[in-house]
Amino acid sequence: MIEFKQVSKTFTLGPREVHAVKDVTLTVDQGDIFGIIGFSGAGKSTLLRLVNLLERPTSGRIEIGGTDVTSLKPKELRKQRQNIGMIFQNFNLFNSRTVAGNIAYPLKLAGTPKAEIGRRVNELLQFVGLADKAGNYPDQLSGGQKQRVGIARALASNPDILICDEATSALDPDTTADILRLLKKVNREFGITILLITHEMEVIQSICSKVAVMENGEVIESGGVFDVFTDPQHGTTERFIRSVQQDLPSPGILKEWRDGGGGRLYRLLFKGAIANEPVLSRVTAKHGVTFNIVYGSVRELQERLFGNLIVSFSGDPDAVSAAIAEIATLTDIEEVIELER
Ligand SMILES: Nc1ncnc2c1ncn2[C@@H]1O[C@H](COP(=O)(O)OP(=O)(O)OP(=O)(O)O)[C@@H](O)[C@H]1O
Repeated sequence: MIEFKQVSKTFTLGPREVHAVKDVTLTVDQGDIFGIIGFSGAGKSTLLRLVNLLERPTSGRIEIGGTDVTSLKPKELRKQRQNIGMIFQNFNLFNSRTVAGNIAYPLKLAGTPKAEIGRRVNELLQFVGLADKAGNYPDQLSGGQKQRVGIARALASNPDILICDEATSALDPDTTADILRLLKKVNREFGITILLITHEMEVIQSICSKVAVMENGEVIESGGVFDVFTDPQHGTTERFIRSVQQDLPSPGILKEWRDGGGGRLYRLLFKGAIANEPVLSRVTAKHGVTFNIVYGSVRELQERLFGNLIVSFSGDPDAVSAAIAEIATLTDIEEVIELER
């Protein structure tokens, strides 16, 4: 478990103070895949550097497994660092060492016996699917393969925590998906807690169980990925979500609909089990109203269904109002007119 308790980090640049992280309180439970998302300059990297003890907080505490890591002595700090693996956007491999040499490096530093290093390196090469590349140099590998080496190296000393600093940002979409699958396997098979930072909502959507959104050094929203995606509380969070989920027809289509005399549009959100139920058809039939689905999607998030429908209703105005009122008791419904942006 990683706990940030009112953590702040301020850099002083001559007369200027930069509040990179401001009063962050956050708990990453053991076994979580926890994503921190934010635009450039939000403070994500600084927060990560605080966890892997490359920076000290200006105020507040960071506890890992109940230990206040900000007060550790140098020897204890070195030990704690071995418990935290890290992978990077630019892989940070040693070009002069082979793949096996890169993976062996942290074990050599820790004084692990040679035979044990050989055994562990082979095991890790198998795990990341690079058994045939042991003798290759990083320059002879693709970006995805380099990141696999990075992951193997980060796992070498059996850490409890893996920190990922924009680990897929330099990769194409297919390779990104491969690496994310591998990270999921790391989490599932070894129970390793993963803390990652990213500016890509796809990454959060595909592997994270929890998410925190950072802006100007602060955590402006955090929670389970399903809850945050289906009920964002902050405009910035909505912008990130919209980058992966288009929940409204484009303005051009909306205009066409209105110009063509289309009626009022409503957005319905269905979450979890209710997405399986025919709420719309049941309620409209009861009130003698008909509906037209103009736009919509049902997707799976964290193994739960999440539906988003844009519909229009026709029929007697009072019956339509009654149907909408009844739907509102069962799920979220909003008129689209206020949602156009
Ligand atoms: N060592 C430092 N000295 C001074 N200012 C710093 C230092 N490190 C970070 N900052 C500042 O702190 C703020 C947060 O930076 P940080 O790199 O943590 O953000 P980020 O969300 O990771 O952005 P990016 O994705 O661009 O790396 C920025 O204004 C940055 O300029």
